[in-house]
Amino acid sequence: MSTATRLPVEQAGPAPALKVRSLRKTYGGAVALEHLDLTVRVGEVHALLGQNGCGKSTLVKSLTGVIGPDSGTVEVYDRQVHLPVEAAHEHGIAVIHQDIGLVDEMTVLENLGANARYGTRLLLPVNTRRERRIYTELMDRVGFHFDLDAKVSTLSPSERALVAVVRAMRLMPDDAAGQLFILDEPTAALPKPEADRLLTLMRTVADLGSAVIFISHRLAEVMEVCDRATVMRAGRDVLETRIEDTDRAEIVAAMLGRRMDEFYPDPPNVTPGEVRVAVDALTGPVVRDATFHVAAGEVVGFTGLAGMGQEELANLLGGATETVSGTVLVDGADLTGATPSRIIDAGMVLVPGNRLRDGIWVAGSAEENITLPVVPQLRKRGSVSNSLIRAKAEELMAGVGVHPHDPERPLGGFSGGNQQKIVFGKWMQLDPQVLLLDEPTQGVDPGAAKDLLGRAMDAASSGSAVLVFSGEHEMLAAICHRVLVLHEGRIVAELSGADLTEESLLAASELDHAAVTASATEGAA
Ligand SMILES: Nc1ncnc2c1ncn2[C@@H]1O[C@H](COP(=O)(O)OP(=O)(O)OP(=O)(O)O)[C@@H](O)[C@H]1O
Repeated sequence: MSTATRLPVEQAGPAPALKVRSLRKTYGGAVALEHLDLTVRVGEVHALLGQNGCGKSTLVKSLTGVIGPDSGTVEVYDRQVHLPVEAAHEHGIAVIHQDIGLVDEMTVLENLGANARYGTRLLLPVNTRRERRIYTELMDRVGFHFDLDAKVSTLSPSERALVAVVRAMRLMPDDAAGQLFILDEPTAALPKPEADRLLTLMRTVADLGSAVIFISHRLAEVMEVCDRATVMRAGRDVLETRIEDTDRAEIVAAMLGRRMDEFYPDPPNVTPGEVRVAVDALTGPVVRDATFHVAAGEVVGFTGLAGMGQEELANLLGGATETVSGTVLVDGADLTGATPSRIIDAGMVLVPGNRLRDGIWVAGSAEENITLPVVPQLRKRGSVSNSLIRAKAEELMAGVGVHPHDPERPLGGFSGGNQQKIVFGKWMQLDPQVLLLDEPTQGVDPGAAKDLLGRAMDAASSGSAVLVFSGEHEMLAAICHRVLVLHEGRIVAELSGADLTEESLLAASELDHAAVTASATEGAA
């Protein structure tokens, strides 16, 4: 079993954990990877960075055998891997995706058991006691523990990721000198404490003598946890650096091919107008007794630790879940318990956070997805016009910078960040009076994030009320006039002006009142 035989870093030899040379992959005629080189060393957390659509997922899919590259070589722990890769876990490669692929209604052990070792053992009954012991040992090694009999639905996001890591470790071959874990945006949309646990987990796994590739658009985390980084642009590696030798500005410049001095737009400098959204004692799933107002021109954030109600509040306001009590007024109209279509007609639009669940139709084309809310209006002589739909799709895709600019491509053929841009463009075209943004920059690169948020700031400048629901404190502190903090479904704090900092948002989320005051004093100094 791998846990007993994996070698510590110093014995694993000088060979890199992963050596990719001159990898090339085309989709049809389009080049996704071109002469790509990547070296990841044993014992390091290595950031793989780049703009949306630069080829990161294509590289990961090439390493795990989901797709076959056209040419190039891959070595894992000094062993040449035949391409296309078959049974990646046998080479010690495991990918931990953002939506981790666990069954909520099963216990942790049942989820893990579904992955019991391959081979003849598949035909034998699973020895539960033995499995329990092995998983307990694995948890000891990574220094995290969870109840093997707990339902997966009760675990926090970082615990779910841990289950996925432990499950992957269990699948690795007995004789692996080390393993290669690829964590593909595991922290996107996680509030800081949860993200921190995952970062610690990655560090531990690397320190135990494996290598970790961390794919992320959250550069603060990259600077905090990674040893080295490779930046890709348009399918090529353009920068390989030790983290201590670089900074965010250099990384972003390599990603985008241009410098970016500020990472976020400023909130509009306008005097708040009339109240657009008036919420009184709103109660629904998780949310308890929420009361607040947002005026025209205001950008107001909502945050909290994982599961504290910010996402649920967005869904409640957007009509995605049922209101139990309380009222919601938009421009004076009572929308309490209204259907999503009535809410949209009244001018309040929710750009959903969970892209795959709520926002898109994967098999539909970019054009079909992005024009969906306005198709009935795109008519010529009484019937829906394909040419008007095409023109509209092209205009909208250009507006949010979707790449490639191919309206006919199924949404599943776009990179994750570009899918998010399409969701954003789809809803922004309605020029909402009230814009509800749930994790708006999830999976979006820093350049595109600034552009998308800039469009929300423009909407606020022209009189919309903008409500942003997110665990990303850095972003909220930069773009919001004020931020409301939720705890167990209730609004427990409001921060604005000099009190509104990344640190004070975290402290308020953790109900650390002393730290909120200290951070506010520093902010004011
Ligand atoms: N199935 C596919 N068919 C055609 N083109 C594809 C397909 N999958 C990806 N591509 C294209 O290959 C390029 C690289 O995409 P990839 O998903 O690897 O980017 P990425 O760096 O992972 O982006 P993101 O940060 O947004 O997740 C993009 O131009 C994308 O549109």
